[in-house]
Amino acid sequence: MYLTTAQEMRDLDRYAIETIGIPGVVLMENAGKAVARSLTDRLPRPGTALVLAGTGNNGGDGFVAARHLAAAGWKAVVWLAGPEEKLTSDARVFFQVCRNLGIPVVRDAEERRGELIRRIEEADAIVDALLGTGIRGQVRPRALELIRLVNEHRRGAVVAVDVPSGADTDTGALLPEAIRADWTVTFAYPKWCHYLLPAADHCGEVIVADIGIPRSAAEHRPPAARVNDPSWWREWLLPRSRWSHKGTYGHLLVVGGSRGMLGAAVLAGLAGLRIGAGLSTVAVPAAQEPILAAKVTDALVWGWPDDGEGRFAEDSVRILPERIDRFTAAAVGPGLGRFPGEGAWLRELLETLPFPVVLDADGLNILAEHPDALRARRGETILTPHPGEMARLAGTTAAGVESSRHTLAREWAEKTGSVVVLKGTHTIIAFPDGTQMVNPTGTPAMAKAGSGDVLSGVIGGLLARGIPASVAAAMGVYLHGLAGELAVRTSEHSLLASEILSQLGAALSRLASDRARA
Ligand SMILES: NC(=O)C1=CN([C@@H]2O[C@H](COP(=O)(O)OP(=O)(O)OC[C@H]3O[C@@H](n4cnc5c(N)ncnc54)[C@H](O)[C@@H]3O)[C@@H](O)[C@H]2O)[C@@H](O)CC1
Ligand SMILES: Nc1ncnc2c1ncn2[C@@H]1O[C@H](COP(=O)(O)OP(=O)(O)O)[C@@H](O)[C@H]1O
Ligand SMILES: [K+]
Repeated sequence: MYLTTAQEMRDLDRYAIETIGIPGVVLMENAGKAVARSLTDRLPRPGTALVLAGTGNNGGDGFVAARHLAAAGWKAVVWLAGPEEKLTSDARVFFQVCRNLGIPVVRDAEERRGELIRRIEEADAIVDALLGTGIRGQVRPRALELIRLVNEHRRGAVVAVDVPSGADTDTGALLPEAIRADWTVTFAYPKWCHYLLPAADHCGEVIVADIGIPRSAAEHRPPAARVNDPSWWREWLLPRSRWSHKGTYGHLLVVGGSRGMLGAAVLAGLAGLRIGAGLSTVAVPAAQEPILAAKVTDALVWGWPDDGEGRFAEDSVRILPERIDRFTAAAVGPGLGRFPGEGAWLRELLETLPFPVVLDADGLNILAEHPDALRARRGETILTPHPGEMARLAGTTAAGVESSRHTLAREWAEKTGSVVVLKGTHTIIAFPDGTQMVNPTGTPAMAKAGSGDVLSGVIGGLLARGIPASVAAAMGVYLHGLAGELAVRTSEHSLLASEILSQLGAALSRLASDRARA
């Protein structure tokens, strides 16, 4: 499924209306009907509905919803937040229909404040059809007042039409306040604000309703972003051939695991195997090797020259050519730590590795101080920063990253030619061609040390299997999130990264059984 900006959605609407010839009022009818339906599905006993309608097409959807609610036995009242003369032509059609049916339409005015508050308090359901994707700039004072009154006085359910009024569709910013909805019904495709904070936190559950915009509209000019669902990459998950052997599935090299951080490299190495790589070698500073060998039975271990302190020696990469031909991909960074000479070390390592690399954790922190380390890469590269690491890379703060997640991820993918996986709730995967994906899987239970190390190993393992970087990133992030969801058996507070690891197989088989059902 695609994910659109306000402009992309306008283009799709226009294509459906002008090129395909579907009348705008048909789309509006379908949109408003879907909103009313979402309400009657959730609240089967009819009550009082207050529809706050603006004068744009978002308001038009509201008039349609009011009519369908009235038909379902609800006592629907429309509160019109602007002069009739400003109604768009499509909205005007359904405004008139409401009038003809005798559905009360109250014109908003400051002196009706008391009445409005009473209606908000008494409503079993409020339909927020004030502002949709057509909002321009900060919300004007009167509309802001309405938004605040709803948030303050509502007692019943609140459904947002398309987007919560007051949210910026493209950035998820509040302008400066938005309706707090229990659910949001959006049309054709989700919008960025359904995934980006703070707006995402105002949407409640997001329902995507088909309003009759044919698929060919998006095929004609595809939006730049997509929701990361398996339909984009499922065909890469082939069953293992009966005639295959471990070499068929590649060999992952994990580089990390300095003193005190061995667990991170182990998680990555095992995750590579769990996701299907044939072999996995964990390369650590030599002093760590005996401990690692005692700890790990499923992966191979390799000690690299040590600096005497349980960290990599500055010139330790020289050992790599001895065995480099064995590997097909690398995950660099889990438990790597910081050490003297790290910049030159990373540059040499990334230059020497001829195959795809996923760079994570302190690998990214070193890169932030030595951006030229990527310059001599020969294979594909995937960067997997969490917001703190992204902040270091971009020279900003974690809060700065969170307020511009998709822009930063896109810029960094374009600038570095790498796939950027910006982690968090709804991880963003940005590709060098400017397109992006937003991930739907995962759980706050995964906000725990070690989760990221499992992800590096998962993506590394998929790369090792010969899956292209863009697919490995999307598939890896999806499966990692799904495994996390499946691993929450008891309390969401208690999940361990090793349990995500154990559920990777369940996540893979869930995909396989979904495919069988499809
Ligand atoms: N044919 C279409 O294009 C369709 C559009 N649909 C609906 O139409 C919406 C988009 O409609 P529009 O483009 O008419 O725009 P909106 O209805 O989202 O917003 C425009 C209205 O908001 C007011 N406004 C804009 N910025 C404001 C601000 N900062 N403060 C206060 N008021 C402000 C404008 O004066 C105008 O009345 C979508 O969100 C969706 O709900 C659906 O009906 C499906 C079909
Ligand atoms: N609230 C959340 N919802 C979904 N996924 C989450 C959430 N919090 C964390 N995650 C996921 O867990 C992983 C955490 O990675 P990271 O911050 O690098 O952890 P660490 O480095 O400690 O292992 C990421 O894949 C992230 O997307
Ligand atoms: K709205």
